[in-house]
Amino acid sequence: VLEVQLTPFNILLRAVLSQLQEKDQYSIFAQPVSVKEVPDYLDIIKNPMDFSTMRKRIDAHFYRSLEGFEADFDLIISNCMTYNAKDTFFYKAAQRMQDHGGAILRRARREAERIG
Ligand SMILES: CC(=O)c1c[nH]c2ccccc12
Repeated sequence: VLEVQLTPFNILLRAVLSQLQEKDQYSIFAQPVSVKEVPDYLDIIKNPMDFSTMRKRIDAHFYRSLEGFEADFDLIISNCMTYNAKDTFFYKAAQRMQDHGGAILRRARREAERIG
């Protein structure tokens, strides 16, 4: 059985990830972009990232700080804005996610400071 230690930090990261995913109403960022559907994606995007990968990293205790978690979130946004043109549905969804995420992560940083 996957023994996932529920440290306060991991509980915080899981809560923040769920708050971010609530803002992804069409689940655009929920799974890796399919290279079957998008054959040239990995030619353009060298470091793919998505919320399911971030959840696996939380369970693997990969994140030692909120900065590492935020870096992967920023990667989701920047990849989307790199691959998709400005006037696309996906690009606009990334902009909205960036705005919503900013507020959620600012609150999380204060919480992380509080739990030390
Ligand atoms: C997040 C992202 O860029 C995408 C998510 N699903 C897609 C399908 C085709 C092209 C790009 C995407």
